[in-house]
Amino acid sequence: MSDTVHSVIVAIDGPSGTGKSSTSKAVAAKLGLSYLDTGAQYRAITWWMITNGIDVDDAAAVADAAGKPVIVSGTDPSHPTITVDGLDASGPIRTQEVTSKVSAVSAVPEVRTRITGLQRSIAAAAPHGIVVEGRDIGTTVLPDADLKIFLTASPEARAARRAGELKGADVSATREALIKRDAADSTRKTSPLAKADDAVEVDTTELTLQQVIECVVTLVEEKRAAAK
Ligand SMILES: Nc1ncnc2c1ncn2[C@@H]1O[C@H](COP(=O)(O)OP(=O)(O)OP(=O)(O)O)[C@@H](O)[C@H]1O
Ligand SMILES: Nc1ccn([C@H]2C[C@H](O)[C@@H](COP(=O)(O)O)O2)c(=O)n1
Repeated sequence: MSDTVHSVIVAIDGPSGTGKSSTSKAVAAKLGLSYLDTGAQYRAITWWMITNGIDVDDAAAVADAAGKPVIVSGTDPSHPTITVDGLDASGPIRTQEVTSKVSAVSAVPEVRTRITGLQRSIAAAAPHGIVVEGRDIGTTVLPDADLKIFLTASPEARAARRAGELKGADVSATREALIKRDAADSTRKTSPLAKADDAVEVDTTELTLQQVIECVVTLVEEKRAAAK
């Protein structure tokens, strides 16, 4: 037995609006870990394609350009950042246009190879460990993660949460948009949204965000205790 706190890699996956970002940031902050939002990286490359006039439905054009943008993610959970070619992209990547095009861009294998490489190098460099959230972290990016969580919630709960963020948004239209994006992300050929066989599934429909955070913190602490 030793009191050394071991570095820990946590993978958190799941469909849109299940609470991955809110949970991951809070867990990382509480446990002194780094944090990586991999959806932000796919959004960033999508934004670059749009601003550089690439047709996102032309997979060959997207593949040709996939290596060009320089994407840098800051991993402090209390102040996550993302830049593309040195420009702050944190606002532009959240527009409706990027949200509607990100599934097409992220389905292109050359984009996934590029972004997956970036994600692995960020995780390897995290001094005390990291919480990485996305769609394929447990299955593909970090298959040896110490702990894998798969968050779910009913489409109704997810739509209500998202509509609450976007003041005045129609809950029914928000629900349809979430379902459409999840379907695209789950059915693409390369590295689709999926639960890893060894992931712990947490249904957040009836849980508060605080309850989800406590549940994940407990699971991480149990892993750390077992590694001592
Ligand atoms: N358990 C919960 N109960 C109520 N609201 C929640 C819960 N978890 C998250 N939320 C809220 O739901 C919204 C979506 O959460 P969040 O952005 O963390 O989801 P996400 O899974 O990262 O979504 P996306 O994949 O689309 O980025 C936020 O407003 C967040 O505060
Ligand atoms: N590991 C990941 C993370 C994200 N994506 C794609 C699919 C999502 O629709 C999109 C945006 O993610 P969000 O910001 O909503 O979490 O990015 C992916 O393919 N793989």
